[in-house]
Amino acid sequence: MASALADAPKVLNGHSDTIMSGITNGVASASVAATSNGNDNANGNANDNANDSSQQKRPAKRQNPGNNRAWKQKKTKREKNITEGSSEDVLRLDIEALLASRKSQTDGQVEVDADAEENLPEQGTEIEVEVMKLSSTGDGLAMRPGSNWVYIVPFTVPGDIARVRVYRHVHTEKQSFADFISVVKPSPLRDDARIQCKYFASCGGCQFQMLDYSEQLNHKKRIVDRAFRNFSNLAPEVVPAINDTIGSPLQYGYRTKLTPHFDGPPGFRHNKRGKNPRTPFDSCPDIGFMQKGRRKVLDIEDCPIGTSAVRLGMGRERERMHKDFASYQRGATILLRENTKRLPKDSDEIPQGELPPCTVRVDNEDTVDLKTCITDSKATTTEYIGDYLFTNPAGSFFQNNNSILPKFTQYVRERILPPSGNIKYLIDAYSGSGLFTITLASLFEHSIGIDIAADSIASAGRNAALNGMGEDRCKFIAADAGELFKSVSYNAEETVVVLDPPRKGCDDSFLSQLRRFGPRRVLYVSCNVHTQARDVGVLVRGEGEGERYEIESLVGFDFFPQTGHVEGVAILNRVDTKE
Ligand SMILES: C[S@@+](CC[C@H](N)C(=O)[O-])C[C@H]1O[C@@H](n2cnc3c(N)ncnc32)[C@H](O)[C@@H]1O
Repeated sequence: MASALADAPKVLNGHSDTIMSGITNGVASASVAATSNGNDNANGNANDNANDSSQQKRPAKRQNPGNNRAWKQKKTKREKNITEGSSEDVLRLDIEALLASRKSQTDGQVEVDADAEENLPEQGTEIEVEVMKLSSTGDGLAMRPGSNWVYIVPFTVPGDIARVRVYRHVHTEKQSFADFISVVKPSPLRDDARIQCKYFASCGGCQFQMLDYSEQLNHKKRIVDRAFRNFSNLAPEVVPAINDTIGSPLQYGYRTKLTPHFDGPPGFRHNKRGKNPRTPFDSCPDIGFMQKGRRKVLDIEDCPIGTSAVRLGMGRERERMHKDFASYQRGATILLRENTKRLPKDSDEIPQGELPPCTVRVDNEDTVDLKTCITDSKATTTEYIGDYLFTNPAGSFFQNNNSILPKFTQYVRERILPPSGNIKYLIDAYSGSGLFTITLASLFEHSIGIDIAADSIASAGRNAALNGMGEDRCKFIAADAGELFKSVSYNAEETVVVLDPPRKGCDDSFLSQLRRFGPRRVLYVSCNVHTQARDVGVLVRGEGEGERYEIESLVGFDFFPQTGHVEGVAILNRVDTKE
């Protein structure tokens, strides 16, 4: 499982310990690696009254000064590496399925506008559309009567009649992208009283605040289902029915990490190339998340999906930036990460009167947690999952919905062992700082975790010790996951593997080696169910040398409520066991 923040941004500047991401020369560099964490690849548009759908207004024109070319969302390096399961692929297949279902519903008699292209609204014009379906990208797929042209509209749900502004036609795909302007007639699924953020439908971080939570979970089940239909390349009969999505205990206030950012002053791109002398900001820049569909930061004062400590930290950092902006010459990303100090109830360290600034107190049965917000990416953060304790450099990857982790790790623990067989060993591939190795180690004689990030592996070793596990119980290797198979001495018959790769999934070489090793059971966790489905397809088809697997179960976990993201868990068993 991952968020796009899996790759820790690179540090730091000596200019301010609160600013991170590609910073050089003591000056914060241009932001901003858009990330897939359900918040950071945010986009959107200004919206003064997001709690009333009829009032949801967007600016009259796309803000694209001096440039009429349609702007296409820039992909992160990570997204470019995804060759299958990209959002373009996902959208294309969802649109094909929508058109096919319309055709079958009308016995192939869908009235198609033969002149659709000639009748297309000019880019920039406003039209009314009916939303037919939610894509797995989180966008509404909308149509106009008598036409088979599809309009991709964010912040809408099936059944909405929406006013939208078309901004880009993709003639080869018979589709157009449009900005959401307002709801003309709301879908029964929509209730804008549910929206808790004034930036909703402006900021691109959340897509679903208008939806009932149970409907969000249903949609995420459909995302997993479609991913396995479209990307696994498996016959439907070998893919089991998807289990109901497991919800997050917190649907707001859950994110333990946020990374708002700001762009550099005008001309900063030239400055980046060293062509012009650097010019400082003459006023505080907008600090927040990307607007939907625009390469522009939306100024955001508060983000209600952040935890209380992170929200307080956001306020504090904004205040600091309003004083310090003149000392920055480039854009940067601000790290906000929750840190927990757990103290016995009778500890003298628990403040008696007022809490220190930006501190949140949480009372547990026997302990008190004091939660603060850390901004130095090298500082160590601590968090608890039940009684397990994890430390990490604040800038390194760790799951960022703590509220769901006890449920999630318990789910994995209850299912990691196959129903029969003598299993002694665990391999935790893409282990990060040891989440699975440590929460599962007591079930095994020995465990190995491997991760390419040396700082995460250093944390994993420390975390194992903090949780009472010595090297006799587990070891961690800092290397590419494929290196594992050169040194592993476990008997495959007695071994299970957890996989939790980044969004791009596993590479072919890793999957081939895994199949040749042939562990009894594989539990595959992923923040990108499309690449997960692709990789599971490889293991299940079992072409060429190595073992073949069958799918026992598939489920989504809702690590990112209000957003279109879902974490998939696939459990696979080796076929033709060697017993
Ligand atoms: C989604 S995170 C999972 C981390 C951990 N399982 C957890 O839940 O905290 C993916 C991890 O894959 C690691 N990674 C990325 N590419 C890798 C590779 N080629 N080999 C090994 N690890 C890799 C990243 O450093 C990151 O820690």
